[in-house]
Amino acid sequence: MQIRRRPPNPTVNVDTLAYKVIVPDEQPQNILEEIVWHKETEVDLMRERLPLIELQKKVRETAPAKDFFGALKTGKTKPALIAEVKKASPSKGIIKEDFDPVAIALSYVQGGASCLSVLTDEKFFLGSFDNLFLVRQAVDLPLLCKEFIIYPYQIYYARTKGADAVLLIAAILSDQDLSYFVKIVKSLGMTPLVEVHTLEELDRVLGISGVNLIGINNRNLEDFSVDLQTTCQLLEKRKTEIEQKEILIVSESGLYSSSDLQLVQQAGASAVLIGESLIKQNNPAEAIALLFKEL
Ligand SMILES: O=C(O)c1ccccc1NCC(=O)[C@H](O)[C@H](O)COP(=O)(O)O
Repeated sequence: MQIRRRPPNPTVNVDTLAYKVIVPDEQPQNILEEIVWHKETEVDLMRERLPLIELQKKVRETAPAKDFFGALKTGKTKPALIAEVKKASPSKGIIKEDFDPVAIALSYVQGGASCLSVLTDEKFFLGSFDNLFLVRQAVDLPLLCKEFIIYPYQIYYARTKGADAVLLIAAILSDQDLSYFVKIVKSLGMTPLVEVHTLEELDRVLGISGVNLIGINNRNLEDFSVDLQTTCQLLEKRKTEIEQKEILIVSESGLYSSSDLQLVQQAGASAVLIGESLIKQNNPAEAIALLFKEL
């Protein structure tokens, strides 16, 4: 997928030449573009409220990051679970009306999740960095900040709110930015989870050094269709290279049943990222037990 970017705020140093930059009054072509264009404005406001230099000072005062990658490596017989705290999404609207992020996170811990993912995007997912911080206060598991990261500022911000890992989406970042962001994430002691959806994106990411955790999103973010064969087909094509590089694969989105988990595990996924199918249940801990029982 080719994402077009708007011209950034002139004070921001970003590699815009690697993106096709469009004039501000054009309409976004898909949801990812819409989210990214809104993010530009959002991050400008965040910088105005808290300049980068002060944010970096806060980072130095934050407790060290937990080992997100290490927590996933333990999954040998069953895939490790990254359970997602998610109130709403562009594809499904509101998923959980009476949404209590901390109660959900505690239930995920009780159910045996290895790590948690917390949506922080406010406009499209009704998430927040406050939710991330609240969950950080309540649980000890490593946390992924599920955000649409287009500037290093957001990586530092996520760290101050307790994130141990951040999502980097290949479809919205140039190779140069991906490589730079991976280095920043690691310099803060965090894990980068680099997300792909196509073979082209996977090949780009396999060429970037320092990547050891790749998420294969089964959801096409242009039309929201979900196909678990995305994980299977990409792994079938690049399994040898992935194994040689000792990269762990997370299968993301659209996982609802034990047979879904079996399918992606047999294809070579070491972990799964699940949101909707757990969030919708009254007792997420029981839902996890049921999902993993037959594995
Ligand atoms: O979920 C969406 O509708 C969506 C739309 C646009 C960009 C990203 C989107 N989802 C992010 C995710 O990766 C999922 O929240 C995550 O993989 C969990 O998926 P699910 O188990 O299907 O809730």
